[in-house]
Amino acid sequence: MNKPTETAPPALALEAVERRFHQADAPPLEVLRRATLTLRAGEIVALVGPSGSGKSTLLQIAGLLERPDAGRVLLAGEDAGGLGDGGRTRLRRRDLGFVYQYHHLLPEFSAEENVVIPQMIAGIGRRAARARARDLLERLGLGPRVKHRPGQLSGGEQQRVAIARALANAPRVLLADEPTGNLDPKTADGVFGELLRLVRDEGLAALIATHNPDLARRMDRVVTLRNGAVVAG
Ligand SMILES: Nc1ncnc2c1ncn2[C@@H]1O[C@H](COP(=O)(O)OP(=O)(O)OP(=O)(O)O)[C@@H](O)[C@H]1O
Repeated sequence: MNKPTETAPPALALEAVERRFHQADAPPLEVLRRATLTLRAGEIVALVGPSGSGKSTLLQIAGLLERPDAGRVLLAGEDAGGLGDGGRTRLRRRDLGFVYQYHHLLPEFSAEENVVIPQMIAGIGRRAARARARDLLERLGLGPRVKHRPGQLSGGEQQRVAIARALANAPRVLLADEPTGNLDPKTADGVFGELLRLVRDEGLAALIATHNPDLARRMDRVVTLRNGAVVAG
C-alpha cells in the first residue's frame, strides 16, 4: 500500500470551525463549535452524530459550499479561507467530489453523459471524458446501462451513476451525505460496498455522514459530532 509520507499535508483539515445561524427572536444557533478534524490521504472516515448535530453543515463547509464564521478549511494544505469565490470553485472542482442522499442526476442525459459533463466543465476533452466515464461505470457494474437515462435505471443504479460522477474528475477527497440513505437496506449495502471499493482503488480520502452504525464500522475511523463539536475520533 502506498503510505503518504509523514510530512505530506492532510488531504482535508478543518481547524476550530464555527458556524452559527442568526435567529429572529433568539440568540444565534451555534451549529458548529470549534469542530476540528483531519483526513489523511486515502483515509475513509465516518461522520456520525444525532440528527441536527451539524453533519450536513460540516460537509457543506468542508466542500467549500459555505464559509465558516471562524476557523479554517485546508485542502492538501491550501487554506481556502483567503480565496475568493473563483478560487474556491477552482479548488472544489480540482479536489472535491460529492455524493448526496438523492442523486441529482440530469434526467434528460444518459448515465454516461452524466459522468462526462462534469469532466468537460473541468476542461477535459470529450473522448478522454467518455473513456473515464465508461471505465468508472463498468467498474460499478453498469457497463450494459451506460446509454440509459436515470429514469430507466433502478434507485441503486442511479446512485452508482452519482458515485461515478463524483469520482469522474479524480478528486482528492470525496464528501458524502447519507449516500445510500434513500435505498432499501440490501441495495444500500451493495452500493456502499461498491463506493468503498472504488474510493480505495482510486486512493481517495472520504468523509461520509451516515446514521447507519453498520456502515460506519466498515470505514477506517469514526468521527462523532454532538451539538456541533467533535466528541470522538
Ligand atoms: N441555513 C440554516 N439556517 C438556520 N439553521 C440551519 C441552517 N442549516 C442548518 N441549520 C440548523 O443547524 C442544525 C444542524 O443541521 P444539520 O443539517 O447540519 O444537521 P445534521 O447532523 O446533518 O442532521 P441530520 O442527521 O438530521 O441530517 C439544525 O438545528 C438545523 O436546523
